[in-house]
Amino acid sequence: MTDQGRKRATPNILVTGTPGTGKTSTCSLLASATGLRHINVGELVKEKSLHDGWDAELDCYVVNDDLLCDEMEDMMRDGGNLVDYHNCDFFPERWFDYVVVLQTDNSVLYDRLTNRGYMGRKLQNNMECEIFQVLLEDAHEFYNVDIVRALPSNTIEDMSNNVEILSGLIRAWGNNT
Ligand SMILES: Nc1ncnc2c1ncn2[C@@H]1O[C@H](COP(=O)(O)OP(=O)(O)OP(=O)(O)O)[C@@H](O)[C@H]1O
Repeated sequence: MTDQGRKRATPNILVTGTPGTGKTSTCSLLASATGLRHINVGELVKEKSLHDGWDAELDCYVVNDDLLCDEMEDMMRDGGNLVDYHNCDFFPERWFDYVVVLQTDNSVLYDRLTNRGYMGRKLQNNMECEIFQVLLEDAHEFYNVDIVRALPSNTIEDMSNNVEILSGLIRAWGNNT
């Protein structure tokens, strides 16, 4: 629901999961299939400098949650967004109508991350994040469990199925308004 208590004409969907589970690939296909806007939060943070500098140890930007949420507030108001990010614990709960957690088997994810050049602590942290299902636990903790969907993302077939499932949810949402 929106801040005014009205149902949005088009839903906002958060697509989250450990890095490498396929959020960006899935959102980009889903955006083409449905016309929803794909917000790649990592890119937005870089583009608009919504961070407090670079963490050399973790090899990533230190995101400034307040600046990021302020930047996104207007974009989220009317719905129709696919938000692609590997974290879900600081966005306002009211922004999202569905929260999708992509999940990948350990050996598949390990290959994807090493192919990208991840190693050492960064590789270990991300593998542990997936093994302990941190994003699914966070999604259940921070959002109503009824709107959370966990979807497997191991193969191209999984990705097509996921785009199909999510396109269906978006269409059904429109029919119910
Ligand atoms: N379901 C899948 N089947 C096969 N390959 C996939 C699948 N999902 C992602 N990949 C591949 O894994 C790699 C990482 O995918 P992608 O960049 O979409 O992940 P991500 O979750 O957005 O990562 P990050 O959080 O780091 O941006 C890409 O090479 C992509 O083609």
